[in-house]
Amino acid sequence: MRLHPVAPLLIPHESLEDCTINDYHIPRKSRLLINVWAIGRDPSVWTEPDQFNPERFVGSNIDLRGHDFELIPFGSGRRSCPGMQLGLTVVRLVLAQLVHCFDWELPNDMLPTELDMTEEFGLTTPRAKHLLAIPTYRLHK
Ligand code: HEM
Repeated sequence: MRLHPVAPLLIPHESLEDCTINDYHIPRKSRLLINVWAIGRDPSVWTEPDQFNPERFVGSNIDLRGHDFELIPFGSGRRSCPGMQLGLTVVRLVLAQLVHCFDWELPNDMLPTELDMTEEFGLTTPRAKHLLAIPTYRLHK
């Protein structure tokens, strides 16, 4: 959700009226794009921003539900994602099932550090190259 947000620029918004935020004047009817991809990798906000290190959130109060602007993968405010709870539940459920039911290996003795995590940019950010991984069912009786 931080390094590879689903919607890198959220969804375009339009300002209803003139406003000034942090000395930036935003005229009425401007189209606004929020670059959460860049925010998630901003070195003035995150230490070692390019590292996938989920432990960074242990003991942290950062919440991804739209209150902490350094992490807003679902947007924020009244036009934020109404499917957030469903999305989070499904992602956690699927991931937990995959980890619980299978042992995973990379092909050809590849190391996890060698995975090419390059993304394709668009409305969403899929991987540029498919992830190839070998599952072995581990719950045989
Ligand atoms: C992990 C899963 C999901 C992510 C990361 C995600 C992310 C987002 C983002 C970033 C926006 C734009 C928010 C903004 O511009 O401020 C959005 C809007 C929206 N999402 Fe999701 N979403 C997810 C799942 C879902 C699901 C499961 C549904 C429906 C069942 C859904 C329905 C919508 C709708 C209807 C909007 C438009 C809301 C509006 O414009 O008022 N999303 N989502």
